[in-house]
Amino acid sequence: MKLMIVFGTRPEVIKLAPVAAAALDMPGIERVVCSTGQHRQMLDQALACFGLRPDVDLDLMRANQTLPALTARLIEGMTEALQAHQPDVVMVQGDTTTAFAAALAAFYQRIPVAHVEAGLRTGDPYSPFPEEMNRAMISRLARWHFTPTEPATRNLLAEGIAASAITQCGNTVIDAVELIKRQWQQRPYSGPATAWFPDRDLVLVTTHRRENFGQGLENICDALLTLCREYPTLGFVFPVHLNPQVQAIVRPRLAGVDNLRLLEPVDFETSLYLQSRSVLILTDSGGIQEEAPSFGVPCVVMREHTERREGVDAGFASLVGTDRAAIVAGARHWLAQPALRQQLATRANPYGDGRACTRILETLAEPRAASA
Ligand SMILES: CC(=O)N[C@@H]1[C@@H](OP(=O)(O)OP(=O)(O)OC[C@H]2O[C@@H](n3ccc(=O)[nH]c3=O)[C@H](O)[C@@H]2O)O[C@H](CO)[C@@H](O)[C@@H]1O
Repeated sequence: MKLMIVFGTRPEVIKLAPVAAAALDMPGIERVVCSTGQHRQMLDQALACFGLRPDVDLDLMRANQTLPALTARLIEGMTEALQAHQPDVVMVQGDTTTAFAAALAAFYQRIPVAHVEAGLRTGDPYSPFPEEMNRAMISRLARWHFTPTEPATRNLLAEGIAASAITQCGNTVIDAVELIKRQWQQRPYSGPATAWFPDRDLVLVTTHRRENFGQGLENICDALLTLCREYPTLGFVFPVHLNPQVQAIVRPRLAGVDNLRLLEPVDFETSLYLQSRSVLILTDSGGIQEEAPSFGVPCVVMREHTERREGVDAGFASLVGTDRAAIVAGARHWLAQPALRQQLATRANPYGDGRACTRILETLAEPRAASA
C-alpha cells in the first residue's frame, strides 16, 4: 500500500514524524512524505529534529498569505502531487488548513483519507478559527479516524461516524515525546537551553492562537510582566512564534525584563527540555498541553475554550481564558502548591502511552484496509 503522509506546519511534523518513522519498518507499506510548506522556517526546524526529508515539497508559503488564497493554492498543489504519486491512502493530521485542503484534494481524486488526531471539538465553529471547522470537515471526508482519547471517540460517534471506522490509539505526540526521552537516556540534552537560567526553576510561555491576537495577547503580556515581578527567582522563557501578529505585540511589550528571556522558536527537543525543567507552563498551544503531563508539569491554558478537557479533568491543567487577572491567579494557584505539582509527576499522561503509531499502521495494514 502506498501511503502519502501530508503536513504543512510544525505541530503536524511533530505528530506525524513518528508515524513516518514507524512506516519505514512496516512491511507492505510504501511511504511518500509530502510537505506543503504552509509554514516554512518552523516546519524545517521540526523536520531537522527528526532527520525527516520530504519526498515532495510544495513550498506554498507566501508572505502575508490569506486563508482563501492559501487554501486555493493547497488544493491545486495537492491535486498535482496526488496525480503524480497516485497513493492508495492519504494521511493528514489534526486541524490545519493543509490537513483540510489535502483531505479535500484526496476526496476529489477518490483516494481514501486517514485522519490522525480525529474527534477534537470545542463545539464553537469560530474557536479555534478556522481549526474547529477544518477538523469537522475532515471528519466528513475521512475513511479512517484515529482518535487520541475516549472523549474524541465519543464526539465522532455523536456525529454519526461508524464505530468500525474509528481506532482510538492515543496521541502520536506522546510517541514523539517517548522517542526523545529514549534518546536522552543515551545522550542527555546538550543544546543551547542548558545555558538559559541554568540555576533556576523555569516557567515556559508560548502563545500563537489566532483567536488570541490583539487584546488577548496584550493581556497575556501584561500578566507576564506581573508574574515576572512577583516571582523574581524564577526564569521565564518565551519562544516567540514567528507570526508577525505575535511578534509585533510581544517583542516591544516584554523587552528588557531581567528574569524573562524572549527567544526565537526552539527545536522540538529543546521545547521538551524546557518543559522538563519547568515548574509551570503558560500556553495556548495544543501540543504542549498534551506533552506537559509526560513531565508532570501543570499548564495554565490561556484560551476561552479547549478541546483538551482530558488534561483539565486529570488535574494537569487549568483553563483560565485571556483575562490578565485570571492568568495571574491561575499561575499563583499552581506556584503556591509544590506538593500538588509533585503528585502530578506520578500520574499517567491522559493523552497516550507512546504506542499510537503502531496502532495506526496496524489498522491501515489490515486486509480490509488494503482492499479499501
Ligand atoms: C486548535 C489546536 O489546538 N490545534 C493544534 C495545533 O497545534 P499547536 O497548538 O500544538 O501548535 P504549536 O503550539 O505551534 O506547536 C506545538 C508543538 O511545537 C513544539 N514547540 C513549541 C514551541 C517552540 O518554540 N518549539 C517547538 O518545537 C511543542 O513542543 C509542541 O510539540 O495544530 C495541530 C496540527 O494539526 C493540532 O494537532 C493541534 O490540535
